[in-house]
Amino acid sequence: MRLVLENVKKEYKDTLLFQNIQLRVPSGEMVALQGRSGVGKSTLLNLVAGLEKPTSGEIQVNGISLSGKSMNELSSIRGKEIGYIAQNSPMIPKLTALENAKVPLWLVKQKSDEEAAAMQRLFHFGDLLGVAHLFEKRIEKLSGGEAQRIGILRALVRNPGLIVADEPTSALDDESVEQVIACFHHIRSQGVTIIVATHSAQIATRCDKRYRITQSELVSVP
Ligand SMILES: Nc1ncnc2c1ncn2[C@@H]1O[C@H](COP(=O)(O)OP(=O)(O)OP(=O)(O)O)[C@@H](O)[C@H]1O
Repeated sequence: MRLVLENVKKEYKDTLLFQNIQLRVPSGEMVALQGRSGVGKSTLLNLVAGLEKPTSGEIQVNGISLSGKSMNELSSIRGKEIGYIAQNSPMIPKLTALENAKVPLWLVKQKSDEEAAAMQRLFHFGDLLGVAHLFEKRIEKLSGGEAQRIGILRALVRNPGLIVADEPTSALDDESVEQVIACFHHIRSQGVTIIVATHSAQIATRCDKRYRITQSELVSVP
């Protein structure tokens, strides 16, 4: 799924966060978004996921412009097309890990073959991420790193064409980070586009391209 940002600017009140953002990510490309703390990486990802609106400029996801859409319409686009991974994905404590990963399936009535395909995905990616053996445990009994990987799984359950990931490995050891990279590389080979904000060189160096927000502009990292 293609992602295009055209001349995107974001300011809060009178404070400019970034401007002149131009970005083209073709289907099946994995890109890293880097930059010092506070430069606006999370904000840029929120714009791409339709969680916030830019001050000006245009964002297209798979040819669909997010401009002029209501928050409800954006929520519907996000549900169908985008898997959003937050740094700390909010979970429902009393439910099991598997039930938490299945939450996005509650939002839309699933046909039985869709439900079966989603379950297959959950077990496949659960294995890749090393958390399938935890599925029946209550999420509140999991460690921070285990819960973070369940958050990744939840973003994948509806088979989105675009993954927007905000520091998805902040709680993980190097070996678990490798599992996340393997999982991302697997979905990338199926044409899924991935944009990931990260401070981790381990992830950034394994992306197809790297970009950095610096002095309120987006620059390509060679
Ligand atoms: N709703 C808001 N109103 C005003 N300022 C905001 C709002 N949201 C974010 N900011 C400010 O915008 C700046 C960028 O925040 P953002 O979370 O996007 O940075 P970041 O690059 O993701 O940082 P980190 O690497 O620490 O996660 C911060 O100074 C933050 O305080």
